[in-house]
Amino acid sequence: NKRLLLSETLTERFKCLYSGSVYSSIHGFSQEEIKEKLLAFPGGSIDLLKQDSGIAVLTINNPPRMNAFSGAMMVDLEEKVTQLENWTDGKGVIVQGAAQTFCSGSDLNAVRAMSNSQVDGMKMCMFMQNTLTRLLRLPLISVALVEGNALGGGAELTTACDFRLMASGSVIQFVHKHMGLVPGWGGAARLVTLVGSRNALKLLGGAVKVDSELGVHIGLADGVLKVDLDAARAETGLQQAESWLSQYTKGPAPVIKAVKKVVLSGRELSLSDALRTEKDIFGSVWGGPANLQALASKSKHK
Ligand SMILES: CCCC(=O)SCCNC(=O)CCNC(=O)[C@H](O)C(C)(C)COP(=O)(O)OP(=O)(O)OC[C@H]1O[C@@H](n2cnc3c(N)ncnc32)[C@H](O)[C@@H]1OP(=O)(O)O
Repeated sequence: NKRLLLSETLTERFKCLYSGSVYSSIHGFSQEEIKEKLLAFPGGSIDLLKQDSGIAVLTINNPPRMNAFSGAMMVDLEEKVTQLENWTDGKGVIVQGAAQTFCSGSDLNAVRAMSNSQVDGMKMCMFMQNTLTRLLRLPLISVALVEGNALGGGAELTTACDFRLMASGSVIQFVHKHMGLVPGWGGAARLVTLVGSRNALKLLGGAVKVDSELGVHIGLADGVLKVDLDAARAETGLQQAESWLSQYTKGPAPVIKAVKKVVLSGRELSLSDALRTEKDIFGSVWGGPANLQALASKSKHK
C-alpha cells in the first residue's frame, strides 16, 4: 500500500512539474475554491497584448492603487499566463505596470480583509506561487520592465521573470518586514537564486530600497533604461525593453522556446534529469526547418 501511495505521489509530482504548478490537490489545494474567494476583491485588470514580433506585453493595470494586485487581478494573471503557455508563435514577454509605475504589491484592502483567516492567506499565497512559478517556467524569455516602484508582492513579481530592466529613479523593495511579513509569492526563494543568500538576507532583513545602480551591482537588474532629455528623440521604457529583448528573440519561435527550455531545465532539475531533458529538447529541433535551412545555407559564424 505504501508503494502504491508513493507511486501515486510521484505521478502527481510529475503532473505538477509538467503543468508548471507547485501545488495541486495532493497538497489540499483547490485552485477553483481560492479563485472564488479572490474574485470577492474586484478592481484593476491584467492586460495581455500579443504582438506579431513574438513579444507579448503583460500590463499590471490598477493605477488608482499604484498597480496593487486586487484578488480579481490575481485570477486574471493566472488566466493570462495560461494564454501565454498556449501561444505557439510566442518568443518573449515583457511584464510592465501601467502609468509608469510597476506594482505596489498586494492590495492592502484585500490583505486587511483576509488577515483574520490564516487559511485564506495561505491559499492566496499558494495560488500566487503557482501562477508566478508558471510565469517563470513559460517557454518564453521574460523581462520585468521596472519603472517607478516595485514593492512587496511587486518586487516578488520582478523575480518571476528571466530578466529585470530598471528605469533610472525606479526602486525594487521587499517591504515585507515593515508589514510584519516575509515574501510568500515565492520571491524569497527566487531572490536567493538571483543574488545569493547573503545579498537576499540583506535585502529582506533591511527592506533595502534597491535602485538601478545597486540592482545592477548585485545582479538583480540586467540593465538600466536610458533617459533622453530630448523628448522628441526619447524612446519609451517599453520601446527600450522591446529592443533589448529582441537581441535574444531573433529567430524562429521553436528554436527560441527550445533555448528557454534547456536553460530552465538546467536551472531547476538535477544534473542527470537536466541532461536527459536537454537531449529531448535537442531532439525537438534536430532536423527541424531552422536546422535544415541553416545547414543548406553553409552559414559562417563571423
Ligand atoms: C505577499 C504580498 C505582500 C505585499 O505585497 S503587502 C503590500 C506591500 N505594499 C505596500 O505596502 C505599498 C504601500 N504603498 C506605498 O508605500 C505608497 O502608496 C507608494 C506605492 C510608495 C506610492 O506613494 P505615493 O506616490 O505617495 O502615492 P499614495 O501613497 O498616495 O498612493 C496612491 C494611492 O494608491 C493606494 N495604494 C498604494 N499602494 C497600495 C496597495 N498596496 N494597496 C492598496 N492601495 C494602495 C494609496 O492608498 C493611494 O490611494 P488613495 O489615493 O489614498 O485612495
